[in-house]
Amino acid sequence: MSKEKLDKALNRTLESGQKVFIPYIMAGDGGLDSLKEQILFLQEAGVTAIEIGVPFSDPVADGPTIQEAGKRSLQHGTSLRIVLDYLKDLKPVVRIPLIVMTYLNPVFKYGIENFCTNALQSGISGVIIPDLPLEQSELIRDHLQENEIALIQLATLTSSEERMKKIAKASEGFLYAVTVNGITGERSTVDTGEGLEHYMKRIKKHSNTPVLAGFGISTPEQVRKIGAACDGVIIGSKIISLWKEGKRNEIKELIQATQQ
Ligand SMILES: O=P(O)(O)OC[C@@H](O)[C@@H](O)c1c[nH]c2ccccc12
Repeated sequence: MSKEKLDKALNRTLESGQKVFIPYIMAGDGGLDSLKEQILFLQEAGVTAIEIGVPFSDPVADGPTIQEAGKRSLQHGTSLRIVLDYLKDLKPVVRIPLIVMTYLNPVFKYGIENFCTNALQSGISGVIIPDLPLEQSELIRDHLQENEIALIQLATLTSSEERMKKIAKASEGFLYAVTVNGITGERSTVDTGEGLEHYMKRIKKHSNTPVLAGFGISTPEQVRKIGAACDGVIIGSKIISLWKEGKRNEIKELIQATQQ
């Protein structure tokens, strides 16, 4: 049911001729009530789904903006359990699919089986675990499958053809195409030209799911250009900064760039 909710939401957006927009937010940054406020705002603004980050002490793939948001959240005492419990209470008001992005360690601490059952009860449709390599994913895959939660895979610019094929075939919900080499965060120089088109073509060839691009996207212009080469975009750092600065209209402008 929950995985299906994500598949359906993605299809609905794409069939209507729009591109998918998935914002990433850090759970517990500004306290949990801020999480509720952000989810409801983004849902109202028309995003297809939301990626909810769980703060972690060693976030190896995160750039400065997300690291800082994670630190603030940890100061509020946020944990994976607290986030799932909170989302469970929020279920009646959340219509769009939610994806949890967490590192492997908090999942181990939680207990893999318990995590999967509780995630389902909290209405989670998919998970992203960036430090879980495809080769080790059977650790959790069956438990997620039992609970109908999608395990979303990341492909990177440096993935070989062979590896990209494996990752693309294994990904559920959508395939996360990382558009830069390095960590998350805004960049003025995300490739929006031929290089990107070529990369997306390579990925799309192998993928059975929508392909969404993420890492370093921060302007409506980039959203339009990158969105044109794939099925949509994921934006984290810029959303976190704009929310913190109270610039909600600029968040809406980013989202609207996928709707035209
Ligand atoms: O912040 P950016 O550059 O917009 O990138 C998206 C990203 O934040 C989000 O999807 C994410 C946050 N932490 C991650 C770790 C790995 C993969 C993805 C992520």
